[in-house]
Amino acid sequence: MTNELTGKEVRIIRDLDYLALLARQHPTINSATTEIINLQAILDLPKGTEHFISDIHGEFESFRHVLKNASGVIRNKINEIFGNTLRESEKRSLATLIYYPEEKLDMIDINEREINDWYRIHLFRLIQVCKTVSSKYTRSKVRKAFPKEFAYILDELINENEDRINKYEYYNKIIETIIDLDRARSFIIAISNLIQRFAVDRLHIIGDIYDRGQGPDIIMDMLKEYHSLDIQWGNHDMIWMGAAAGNEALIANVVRITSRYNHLELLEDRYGINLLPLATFAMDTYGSEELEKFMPRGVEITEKNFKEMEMVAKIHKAIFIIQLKLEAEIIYRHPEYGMNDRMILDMINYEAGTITLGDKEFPLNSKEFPTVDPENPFILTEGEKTVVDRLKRSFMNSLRLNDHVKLLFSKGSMYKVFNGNLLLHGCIPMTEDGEFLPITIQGVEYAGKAALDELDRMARQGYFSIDPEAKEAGLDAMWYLWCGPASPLFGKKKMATFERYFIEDKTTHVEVKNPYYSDREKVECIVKILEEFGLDTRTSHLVNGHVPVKVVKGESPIKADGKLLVIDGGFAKAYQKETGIAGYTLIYNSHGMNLVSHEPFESTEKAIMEEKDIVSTVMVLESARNRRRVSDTDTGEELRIQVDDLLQLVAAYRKGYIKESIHSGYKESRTE
Ligand SMILES: O=P(O)(O)OC[C@H]1O[C@](O)(COP(=O)(O)O)[C@@H](O)[C@@H]1O
Ligand SMILES: [Mn+2]
Repeated sequence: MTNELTGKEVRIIRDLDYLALLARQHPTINSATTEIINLQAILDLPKGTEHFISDIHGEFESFRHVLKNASGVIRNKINEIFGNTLRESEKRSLATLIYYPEEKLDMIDINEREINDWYRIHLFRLIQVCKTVSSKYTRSKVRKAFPKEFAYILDELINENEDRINKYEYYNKIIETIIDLDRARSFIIAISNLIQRFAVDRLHIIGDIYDRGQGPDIIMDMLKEYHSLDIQWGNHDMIWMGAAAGNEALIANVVRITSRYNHLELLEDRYGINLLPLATFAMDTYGSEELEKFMPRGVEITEKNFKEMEMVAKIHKAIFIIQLKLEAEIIYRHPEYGMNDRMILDMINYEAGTITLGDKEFPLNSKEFPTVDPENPFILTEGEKTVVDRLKRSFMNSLRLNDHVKLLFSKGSMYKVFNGNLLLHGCIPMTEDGEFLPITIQGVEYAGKAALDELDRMARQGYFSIDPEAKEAGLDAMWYLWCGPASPLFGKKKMATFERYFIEDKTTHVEVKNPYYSDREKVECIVKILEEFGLDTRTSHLVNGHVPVKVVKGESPIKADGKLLVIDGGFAKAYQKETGIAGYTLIYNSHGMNLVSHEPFESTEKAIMEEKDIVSTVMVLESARNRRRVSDTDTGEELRIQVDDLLQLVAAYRKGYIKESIHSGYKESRTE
């Protein structure tokens, strides 16, 4: 590294304003050079671990477990550290203690004399694990993660100098004091949480946090607290975002799906959405006949719950008809969506009880459409209008929902390029000929990356704009993202919701996938996409969620010669029959990429009692010959630019372009 940048003097002069700003942070040569040394040291650290999770679909307990065990990262560390020195059962027990410290400590039932021994042994083990998982980070970053009450002790125990002669006694002394002061329990909880935090440096959620399972809101609360996160929107997230933004058709979709899975308490109690107007309307309007298809999924109907389930079914049916009417309005407004064949309500022959799809006629399993006027099938009745108005007000005003949606906007996007990989929930829509499928947005055609960028912007406009026209355009785009044929989040020709409820002929239920889903098996297709996003096609990967991998049928999550990884193995219980497992996750650490498959998660209680880890198989995708360093990552790129700037600053000081300013109280280094 040289400070004699003679050849760069011209550049120094040009950048002088910028360097003067930088000089405020580093007012002396010493300060700037110290920072350069610090940054160089960070560049040499091993790259942090990335954790990829997709299609969580409200399954908050499985998600929490996967987050806690970091898809096996913690268990691997325990194996690495303790090898043969601990029994298998002891390692399992230590792992469970780290995942669920409070619950596990509650279960420890031994007499008091022994409990201190137990604490001592486990404190030692936990400190060892914490030291290892934190060794990838700078001391400063590690320190910042310490909980205040134990910051000093943790610093001593974790960053403690290896050469200390009587290290062992010193350690012991601290641990004894913790135990004597009756702080062992709190300390164990704190250090376990710290280990979880250090095990993963960055979490990627590849979409579909919402729908089907009971606790998407609980997942959002967990994500809100997470230290480093990005989200790629899924189609099921988009409907909640659009609903909170005030898109009536998406509000109807949210309520429909939530009633279909019998989770109305999520809307009523946890998001504070008033369903009373809808419930009253549904009870007054729909009879008890022909409700079968609208009975909630996954609920066993008993004598005791029958009345309640019947009410949910009526709500479900009422909101679905409202949905069809509201969707027709959007389709009508946007001929460019090419979705006229989804204007369902005027394709029905109400007297005959049939529907014409394409050139074929199909009988409907119900003729009961009490709110549809066959002459004007898309007009909402007064009753329906009131329901929609009340729901809309509730959705737009729900503080908790909007809090969660804002997180989806701030941490989320249509796609993300991160450390050389492209993360995307659904697909890049393609034509039959393997070209990027164009989509028209406000009169302009976009394809490939440009389409995703524009749709991303439109969704934000739908939520944030205060200009009515711009807002409506954005809201409509959000609806398109949910179910439009060229939507990268959906990727299917049509959403056959009506067909599944009203037509028995199963051939009509098929949702034909975009050609992307067959093309993506081929290397050329993925290479074309990676190139479109400016990525190195030799080393980059595309990571998808959205479509469950049918492992039972022999399908592999690794496609296109390993360039594409599909990590939706189906957290959703309703889909586990099809997939045969409970989800794939991906771990990308300094040694390479690992695809991890999970067994179905039964309950947190079982995970603790039986010390069960649901991580089963780890497929090693790539093992880096040379360990990947921070210098190989996006952060590395940024740090190198900073180093370059600082080198110029030092040169500017040395050439006399900028004066050192020495005043009391400035910080020598600002390295994180
Ligand atoms: O099984 P459910 O919950 O009724 O949902 C079926 C619908 O969900 C979708 O599969 C979309 O959900 P995914 O994004 O999870 O695939 C639609 O294509 C389909 O119509
Ligand atoms: Mn999806």
